[in-house]
Amino acid sequence: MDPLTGRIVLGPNRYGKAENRVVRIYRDTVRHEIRDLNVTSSLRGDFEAAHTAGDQRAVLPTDSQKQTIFAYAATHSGGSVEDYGLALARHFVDDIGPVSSARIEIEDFPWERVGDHPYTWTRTGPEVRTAAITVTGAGDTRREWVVAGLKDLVVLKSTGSGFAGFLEDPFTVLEPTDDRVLATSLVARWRYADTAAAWDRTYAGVREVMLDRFAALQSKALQQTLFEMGRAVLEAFPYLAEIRLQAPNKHHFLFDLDRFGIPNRGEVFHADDRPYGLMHVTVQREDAPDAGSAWDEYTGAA
Ligand SMILES: O=c1[nH]c(=O)c2[nH]c(=O)[nH]c2[nH]1
Repeated sequence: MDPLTGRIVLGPNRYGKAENRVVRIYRDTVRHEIRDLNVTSSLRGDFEAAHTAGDQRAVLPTDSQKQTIFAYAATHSGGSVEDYGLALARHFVDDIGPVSSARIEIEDFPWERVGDHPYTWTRTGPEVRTAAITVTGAGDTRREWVVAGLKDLVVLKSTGSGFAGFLEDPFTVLEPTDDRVLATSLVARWRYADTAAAWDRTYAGVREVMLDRFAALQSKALQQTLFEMGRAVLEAFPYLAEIRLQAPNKHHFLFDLDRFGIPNRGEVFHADDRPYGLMHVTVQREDAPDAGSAWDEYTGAA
């Protein structure tokens, strides 16, 4: 191959402050509330000179982005994380000249009140609520997207799942089964068709529909379960455009107790942590509005 001789230029770039750990206490009454967030900002715009000439005149420091994230926690975080993210993203695009697009990714860590105590909680989990807000352009070219979700929702069913009838090749040793343990740690992200929705109610509803479907479906494969969960969510929430599910098949292998003369009637399993099957499934409406930048590369935080 001939050497490549084209000019070397700056390609796509973005920058921001990753993983701002914001804890907001609401102490308006003696019964306090807590919000525990991990907030990442990521800005796109005309930052050519910063990269090619070391000229910072268009660069809003990532430290200023961090300060903004904390300041807005005082003034804009009373609602849901989606509203807080929208306020931040709109601010960066509308008020900071060189910024043409802003993405805010948020992890919302759940805390549960200890009994009915007014100011003590325990961290629950590992499940985490997520939101990724993208705002681009101004005036007629303004576009906004909200993707909400959850991650690390660990679920298991001890029956009601099988896997059989699969393609076999010379390397296939897997035995078909009509009764196995099905377990996963779910990542789900759903894209709203517009940017005004009942965020908290939808979050709770999507979570419930997904779990109900996981439990109720006689599963022929994790892929089928995921599709059915996604379909049920889109059926229940007509203002969602699509849902993307990512799920490891957390294998539970029946442990061989024959060696000890002990029968194993599907009661003792080895929960193997790797390798694991990994499924990615998108369920979408054919008439969904354009996804635009909604799914732009995640920074990894949310
Ligand atoms: O639900 C499953 N889907 C697969 O694609 C697969 N492959 C496998 O070995 N076990 C399973 N289980």
